[in-house]
Amino acid sequence: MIIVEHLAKAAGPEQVPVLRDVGFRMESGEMIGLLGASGSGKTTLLRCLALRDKWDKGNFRIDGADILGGGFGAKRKISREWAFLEQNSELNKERTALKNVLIGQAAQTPWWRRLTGVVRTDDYMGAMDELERLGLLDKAKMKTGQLSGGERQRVAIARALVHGAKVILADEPVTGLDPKSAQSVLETLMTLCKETGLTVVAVLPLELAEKYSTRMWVLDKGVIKHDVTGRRLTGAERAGLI
Ligand SMILES: Nc1ncnc2c1ncn2[C@@H]1O[C@H](COP(=O)(O)OP(=O)(O)OP(=O)(O)O)[C@@H](O)[C@H]1O
Repeated sequence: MIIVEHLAKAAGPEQVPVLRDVGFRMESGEMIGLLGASGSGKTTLLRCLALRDKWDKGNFRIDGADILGGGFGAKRKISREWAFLEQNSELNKERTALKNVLIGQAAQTPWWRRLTGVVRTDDYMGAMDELERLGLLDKAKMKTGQLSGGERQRVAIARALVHGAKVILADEPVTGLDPKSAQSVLETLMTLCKETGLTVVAVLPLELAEKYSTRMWVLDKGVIKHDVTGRRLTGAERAGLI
């Protein structure tokens, strides 16, 4: 169980409040669509959860462990088990899909292997397994610069999974993709949530959030104004989103 309480964050030289009092409980296997008007704080929320941005206030617990007050070990849990997929995922376009996925293992790889570039057979097999699971086995040896946007997103997901991600925070993972690629990325995430207990929080357009997520959060003025499970948003809940 992941519990966030009273998360507050201000940004910029004027320290304008962006997140005022965000709170939620989240279980493993949930796929959450994060919605909100432009500037409502969606990216900031994801960045705070990934500990890329410092929290001004709040409590963050995972299975009872205090993440913010728990020192290096607790924060390391986030860096090891939570992946943040940014709007333009940081893949190296000159490298193959396989190499990009293997980079995901760098954190678990001893320094001398990183230095010598020697890849363990089980690392290689693990990377190939993830690429296969994401339907990319035949693209493993292609440079990611030659792949479609949807395929690149799936490489980024494979890299996160090989890294051991239990939670994926994805900022607009399907923006700029054609409908078929967007569908394939979201179906992949949905299946992983159902079958492996992966938890996803993704900034999505409303119609895709309603189709693919199990739960939706509507951010407004720095709080989660609506937290909806198992149904579409009502007219009042979607006001201001589109
Ligand atoms: N480093 C910063 N300095 C100044 N203002 C910031 C900073 N980071 C975020 N903000 C402000 O906080 C607000 C929320 O930004 P954020 O990027 O989280 O919104 P968003 O909901 O993701 O927006 P969009 O849908 O347009 O991407 C915006 O008004 C933004 O200008």
